[in-house]
Amino acid sequence: MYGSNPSTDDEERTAFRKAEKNYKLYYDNTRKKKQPRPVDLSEVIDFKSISESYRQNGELPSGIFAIQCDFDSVVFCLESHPGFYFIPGALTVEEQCRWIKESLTSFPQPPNRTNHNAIYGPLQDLFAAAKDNKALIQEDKYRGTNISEVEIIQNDINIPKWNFLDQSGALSRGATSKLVPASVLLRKLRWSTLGLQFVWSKRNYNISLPHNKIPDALCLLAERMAAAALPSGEVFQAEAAIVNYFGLGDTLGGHVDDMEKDWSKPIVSMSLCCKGIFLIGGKSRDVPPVAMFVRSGDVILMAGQARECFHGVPRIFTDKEHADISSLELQFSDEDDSAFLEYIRTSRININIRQVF
Ligand SMILES: O=C(O)CCC(=O)C(=O)O
Ligand SMILES: [Fe+2]
Repeated sequence: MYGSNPSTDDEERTAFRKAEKNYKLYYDNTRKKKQPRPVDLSEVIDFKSISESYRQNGELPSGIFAIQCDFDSVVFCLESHPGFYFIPGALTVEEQCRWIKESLTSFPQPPNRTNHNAIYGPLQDLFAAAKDNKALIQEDKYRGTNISEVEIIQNDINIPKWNFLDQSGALSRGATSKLVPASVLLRKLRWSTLGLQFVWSKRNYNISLPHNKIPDALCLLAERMAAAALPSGEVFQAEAAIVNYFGLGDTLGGHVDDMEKDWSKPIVSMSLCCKGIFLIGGKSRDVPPVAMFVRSGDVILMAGQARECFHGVPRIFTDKEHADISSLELQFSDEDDSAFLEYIRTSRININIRQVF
């Protein structure tokens, strides 16, 4: 699902795959330098501009309707996709800042798991280590062994087999062959799982894995957003979340999230940092998907029939013209923290929150 998995010929031929290829980042090699291939974005729905003109004159493009809900933002729906909701600018800049920081500092902390667990076991303080220019070095007693993630889970070996050290210290220990800069690992961070742990290899929740409750503030935020997709009186309970991290060129392939029990409960999906393109298709990959921009602060809800639809993210934009993060940049500049600033300028984060049972 993540990155560029080799796909079969059949997948290549589906309408969903065609759309993914259409929006994906490719480079044209000109004589001078690598240039991103131009993409036709004219078919991509832009809920930010739709929201602006809706607020000004009440007009909406055909196929899109609006519903009012408790909070300030307008909620847009697609006639073609019952159960799909788009809330542009649902999060204030302060809220975006808060969840970006949490996504980088606390969400990847053990017992939460990340894509790095399979290779390195649990890693502490990755973001701080990258900021401090540290590198990961394998502990002597594990060097040369290959303990798989399954063994770590089964034997509950919760001791790190790799540690972050200052690069100079690590070098003096003669560990040049097994040295991984934390900044490289931060760039390669693709997901972390909060609350009930979703196990990617089994595509299911393993409720016996150690886990922390989803932070109360995130539960409340998800509950507030989810209300737009639920009958009044029904309350969303955040039990698990997947945080996706995208660098330029990273994609999330078309998939359906079907491991939760009650599909009338929405998935609450928050976008942070750089703008991306989100595709929502149909119940098969043969249905041509609808494309839309997702910006920092936008929230998508997928409930009911939309829960059964293929969706994915074929593209993010990190260039100044398209990334659309100026208010975020301003906020982080005030805080004088260049590590966050550098990350937000080159990345997209998505937090999607689920009620599992
Ligand atoms: O990144 C996104 O906007 C979508 C994430 C998603 O669909 C997922 O993690 O299941
Ligand atoms: Fe998904």
